[in-house]
Amino acid sequence: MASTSSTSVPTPEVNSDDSDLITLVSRVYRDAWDEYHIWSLRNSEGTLRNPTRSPYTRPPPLPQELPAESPPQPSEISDDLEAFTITDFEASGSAKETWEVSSRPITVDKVLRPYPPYESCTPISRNIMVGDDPDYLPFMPFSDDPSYDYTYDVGEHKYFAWPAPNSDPDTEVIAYETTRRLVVDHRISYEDIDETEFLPFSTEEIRKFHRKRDFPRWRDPKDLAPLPKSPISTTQGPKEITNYFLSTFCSNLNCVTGFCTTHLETQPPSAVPPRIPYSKLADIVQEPCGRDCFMQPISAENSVGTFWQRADTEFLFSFLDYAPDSSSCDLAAMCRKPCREIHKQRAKYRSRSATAGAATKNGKTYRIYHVDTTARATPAQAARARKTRRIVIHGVDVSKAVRGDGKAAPAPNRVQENSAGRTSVHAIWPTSNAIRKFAYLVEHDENLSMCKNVSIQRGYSKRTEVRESKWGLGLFMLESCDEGDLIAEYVGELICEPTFDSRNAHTNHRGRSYVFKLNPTFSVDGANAGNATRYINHSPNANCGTTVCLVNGEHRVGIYAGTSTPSYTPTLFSFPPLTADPNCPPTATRLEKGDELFINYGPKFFISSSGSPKDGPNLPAEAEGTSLDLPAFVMPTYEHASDATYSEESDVSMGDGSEPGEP
Ligand SMILES: C[S@@+](CC[C@H](N)C(=O)[O-])C[C@H]1O[C@@H](n2cnc3c(N)ncnc32)[C@H](O)[C@@H]1O
Repeated sequence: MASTSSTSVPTPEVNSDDSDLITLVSRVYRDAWDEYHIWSLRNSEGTLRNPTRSPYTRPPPLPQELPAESPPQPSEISDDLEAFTITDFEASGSAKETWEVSSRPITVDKVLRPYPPYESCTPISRNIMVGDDPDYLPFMPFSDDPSYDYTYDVGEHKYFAWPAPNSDPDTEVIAYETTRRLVVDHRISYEDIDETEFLPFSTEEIRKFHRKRDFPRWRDPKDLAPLPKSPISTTQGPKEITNYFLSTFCSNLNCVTGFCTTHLETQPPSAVPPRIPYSKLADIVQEPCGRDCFMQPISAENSVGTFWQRADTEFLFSFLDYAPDSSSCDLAAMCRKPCREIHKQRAKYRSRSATAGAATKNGKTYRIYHVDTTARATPAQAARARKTRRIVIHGVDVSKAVRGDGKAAPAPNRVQENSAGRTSVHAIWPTSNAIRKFAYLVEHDENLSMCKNVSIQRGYSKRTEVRESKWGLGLFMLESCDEGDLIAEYVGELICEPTFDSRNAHTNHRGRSYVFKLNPTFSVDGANAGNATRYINHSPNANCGTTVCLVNGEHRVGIYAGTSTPSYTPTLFSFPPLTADPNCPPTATRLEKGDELFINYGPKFFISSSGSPKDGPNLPAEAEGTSLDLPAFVMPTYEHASDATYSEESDVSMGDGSEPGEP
């Protein structure tokens, strides 16, 4: 609801020297502010009026509708049971009909026990970066539990979330709209707006709001392509002129409109390799374009040639750079030259394009060739070809780049004698497609899909359910699965050591820890946000293993079926270590539907009665049945996982013969 206090705009202290700009910024800010609050007031009024709307009245029944069930007769009501009186009212409020309904007894055989209290956990599918705790406490943990000593959190944090210096979200919207108006309507630069220091945020911060709140992006006049200068300077060559005209078309393929003012992405035009071989160009001509068409036999009338200036050739070649498969007849019309001559010049273009491009790598300049790796050279071509040519691959044939077994084949960096007599032939598929094909193979090849990183990346998880187990809740399989299959990723908040320490009292109070040691810097805490894997209990005879995989540069924890998966220790992490139940059930290697999942939490999770962390839950008898009781104080042992082994990155690399990383 709009508050009256928020309708007053802060008045700046105006300095007479720069008052013009400040006056403008202040006026636009005030307008945006007023408009917002008029809207906000109306919106709040509408919301408040909603509950007072007249109640829904049932329309009269349609003729074919069955008559309503007649109320039960008093004889049907048993005297032993409690009865309810039901009254049907008219729309006017007067009682229409009243009858009695007896209650029906339902006997529950099982004793229903109240469920143990559980604090909620935000469901997430990917880890959330938290890092170090902020100074403020977002909410009071266990606020409805009087046995929790909140003074601990008061000491750990500077503020609670409510007095923390947070900006008013309404002000963000108003400042955003003010900046939009100043930039787009008044053409004021961001620097000038910042200099006034009038708005409560810098324009840099304001521009971030659109991403945060998903506002449509506004068009900054600076992003607009310059309008064409007319006439175009004649000192520019045909290539520059063509480039210039091409660049005036929108590069968004759904638009391709000249001087588009809608799309912001602009990309300079890039040359494309030809797809139609020179020898097949005649196939795209339906009818000869005239007497001078290259399809016509040479006669006395068309045998006289024209003079080609350098600019003419350049003009033709510029077209061919961007539209190499154009018909010679069309090009003849554009270049105003006889079609036959155009066709002849194309042969020159082909040999030139084989050597035209250049790329610089490690300080050396390489020529760029389009290489058709499937092309076989004829003996004559092979004889003409130089022994080897260094090439920079633009595109490769996927059948060569991806071997039958799905592994990346090394891309050639030299064209060998006899293997490529033709120097300028097109690539069949661009490299990006080869990678896509590779990903497809990985996905569909059983052996390759065992790659742990890929299964985490693609979320190949199994169906599971959370139910009551011996130690609170547990996770159970809803389908059988084989050894090595990914059950799911263990997700949660990524926290650093100080945050882990500051949450110790919560773990202590809860009696359960959900922290998984990920790497020397981060742990994954599934206590406040996580998925079903946080309910997997501990057993020394675990039927699942955990692996920390490096997926696209991020460490992620996968839980895999079977014991062959190496478990990195410490897996789960608890401070102080908790007490384990010695009676953990034996588990089988293959997981069947209905089986409970277990992982080995590692040596630091549980504690022996002597007060030192112990490997596994081989505890003295008195510990039995006290799994949620807190053990004696133990110094935190936040171990550095320098001894842990992490898997390699799964990024597919093409061309160097390397294989995707296997953990
Ligand atoms: C990651 S949680 C597992 C899910 C937990 N059972 C729940 O209900 O939220 C880890 C906690 O489960 C309990 N737990 C799991 N396995 C146990 C075992 N073998 N013996 C005793 N307690 C266990 C401990 O309280 C431990 O801190």
